[in-house]
Amino acid sequence: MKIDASLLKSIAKGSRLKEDRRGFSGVSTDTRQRMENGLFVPLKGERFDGHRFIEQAIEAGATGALWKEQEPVPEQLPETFQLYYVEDTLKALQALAQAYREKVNPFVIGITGSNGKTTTKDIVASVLAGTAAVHKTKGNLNNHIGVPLTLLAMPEDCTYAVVEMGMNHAGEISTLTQIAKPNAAIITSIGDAHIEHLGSREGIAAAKMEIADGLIKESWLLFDGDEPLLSPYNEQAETTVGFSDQAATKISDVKTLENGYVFYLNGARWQLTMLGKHNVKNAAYAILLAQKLGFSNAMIQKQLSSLAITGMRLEKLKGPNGSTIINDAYNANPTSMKAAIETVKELPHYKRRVLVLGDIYELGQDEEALHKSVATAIEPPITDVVTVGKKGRWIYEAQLDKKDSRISLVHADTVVEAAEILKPYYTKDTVVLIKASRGLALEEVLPAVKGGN
Ligand SMILES: CC(=O)N[C@H]1[C@@H](OP(=O)(O)OP(=O)(O)OC[C@H]2O[C@@H](n3ccc(=O)[nH]c3=O)[C@H](O)[C@@H]2O)O[C@H](CO)[C@@H](O)[C@@H]1O[C@H](C)C(=O)N[C@@H](C)C(=O)N[C@H](CCC(=O)N[C@@H](CCC[C@@H](N)C(=O)O)C(=O)O)C(=O)O
Ligand SMILES: Nc1ncnc2c1ncn2[C@@H]1O[C@H](COP(=O)(O)OP(=O)(O)OP(=O)(O)O)[C@@H](O)[C@H]1O
Ligand SMILES: C[C@@H](N)C(=O)N[C@H](C)C(=O)O
Repeated sequence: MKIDASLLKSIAKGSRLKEDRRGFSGVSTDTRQRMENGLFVPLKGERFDGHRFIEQAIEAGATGALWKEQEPVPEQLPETFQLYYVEDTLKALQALAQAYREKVNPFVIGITGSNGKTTTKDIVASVLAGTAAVHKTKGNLNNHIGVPLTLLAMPEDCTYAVVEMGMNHAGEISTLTQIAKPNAAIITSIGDAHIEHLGSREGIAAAKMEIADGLIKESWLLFDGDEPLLSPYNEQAETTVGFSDQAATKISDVKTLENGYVFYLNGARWQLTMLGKHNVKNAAYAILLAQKLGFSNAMIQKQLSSLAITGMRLEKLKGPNGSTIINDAYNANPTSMKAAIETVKELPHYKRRVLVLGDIYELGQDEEALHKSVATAIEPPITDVVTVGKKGRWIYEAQLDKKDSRISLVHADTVVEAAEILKPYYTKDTVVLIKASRGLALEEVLPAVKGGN
C-alpha cells in the first residue's frame, strides 16, 4: 500500500480510529476527481474550503482524510472512515510528501528557472526513461501543492523522479526543494517571468538559486552558463551549460534543420527534433545529467528522438487551408515571447509569418516598457502582427512607432475579436504563432486544429 498508516502517524497529531493499520492507494485534494481508497486532503483555497466536501470525497472513493484539528468532525461519517488530525492540512500534505520521498528514495531531479521548466522536465524524463522507471511532474503542477502531489503520486518502485518547481515569490523554491530533497538540480534560465513579485532579475536569480537549499549531499547543480546573474554561484555548480565562451560546458556548431537542430556537446554530435534554439540548451541539461548517471550517448540520442513534450510549448499544429500553427500559448514573458519570435523568423520556407501576441502578466511597474521591448524582435521575415488584449496593445503601439510598412499590424481588444480577424490569415505556406500569458487563454483564438505536421 503506497501511503501506509505508519507514514501518516508520523505527521498526524492523532486519529479518529485508534487501531487502524490500513493504508491508502493515493492522495487527492480534489473531490471532483475519483480517488479509490484515497486519502483526501482538504485545502482552503480562494473559493472553497475542502473541509466542506467530505461527503463528496467519500462518494469519490476516499477512505480517509487529513483533518484540521479545529474543524468540527462531521457526524455521519462511515464507521471505518479514518481521520488524521493535523494543525494545518497544507503543511501536513507537504510533510507527508517529504516522508514518502524518503521512503521511496528515488534519484530526484529538481528543475526550476524562468523559462523552460516544463520542457526541460519532459526532455529529462524522456531521456531517463530509456532504462528505468521515471516519474515526472504532470503538466505544470509545480507549486506548494503541486510538488507534494507529484511526490505522493510516485510509484513505490520509482527510480527517477523529475520534479518541476515553480515560484513567483522569494522563499517558495526553498520550501519546495526542502520537501523534494533533490539529488540533482537544474536552473534552466533567468528571465523576467513574475518579476512583479521579485523586484529585479537579480531577485529572480537569487530565488531560483534557493533550489540549492534542499540539495542532498553528493548532489549536482547544473545551470545556464550564458546568464551573468548566475555566474556568482558558479562554484556551487557541477557545471554550467551554454552557447557562450563563459559556459564551462559549451554547446557548439548549432545548425538549424527543418524541424529541429544538430549541435555538438561534450565532444559528441546530437540531433534534436524540437523548435526553438533555447530547447537545444534545455536538451543539453538532459544530456549532461544522463551522461553523469552513466547513460551511453547512443541511448541518450535514441531517447532524444522520441520526446514527449507537454502541449502549448511551441507546439506545431496543422491549420486551415494548408497553414501551420505554432501554439506557444501556455504562458509568456518578454524573454520567452522574443525567443518564440526568433524561432518563427528562422523557420525555412514560409511565405507568410504571422505573430499573434497577447497580454503578459505579473511584470510589475515596468510592464508597459517590457511589453514594448517585444517589438525589438519584430522584424522581417515576419509579415504580419496581430496583438491581443489590454496589455498586448503596448506591443502594437511600439510596433506602430517603428513605421515598418513591410509588416502589417492590427490590434484586437479580445481573443474573440482576434479569432475573427485571423480567419483570412490561414493560407498555404503561412505560419501563425500564438503566444500570451496563461491568464489570457490565447489558445481560444484557434480554429479547430489537428496535431503536428
Ligand atoms: C488549492 C487548489 O488546488 N485549487 C485548485 C482548484 O481551485 P478551485 O478554484 O476549484 O477552488 P479552491 O482553490 O478555492 O479550492 C480549495 C480546495 O477545495 C477543493 N475542492 C473544491 C471544490 C470541490 O468541489 N471539491 C474540492 O475538493 C479544491 O480542489 C482545492 O483543493 O481547482 C482548480 C481547477 O482544477 C485548480 O486549478 C486549482 O489549483 C490551484 C491553482 C493550484 O495551485 N494547483 C496546484 C496543484 C498547481 O501546481 N497548479 C499549477 C499552476 C502552478 C503555478 O501557477 N505555477 C507558477 C508559479 C506560481 C507558484 C505559486 N506562488 C503559486 O501561486 O502557485 C508558474 O509560473 O509555473 C497548474 O494548475 O498548472
Ligand atoms: N531557455 C529558454 N529561454 C527562453 N524561452 C524559453 C526557454 N526554454 C523554454 N522557453 C519558452 O518558454 C515558454 C514556456 O516553456 P515551459 O512551459 O517549458 O517553461 P516553464 O518554465 O515551465 O513556464 P511556466 O513557469 O510558465 O510554467 C515556451 O514558449 C518555451 O518555448
Ligand atoms: C499560470 C501561472 N504559472 C502564471 O504564470 N500565471 C501568469 C501570470 C498568467 O496568469 O498568465
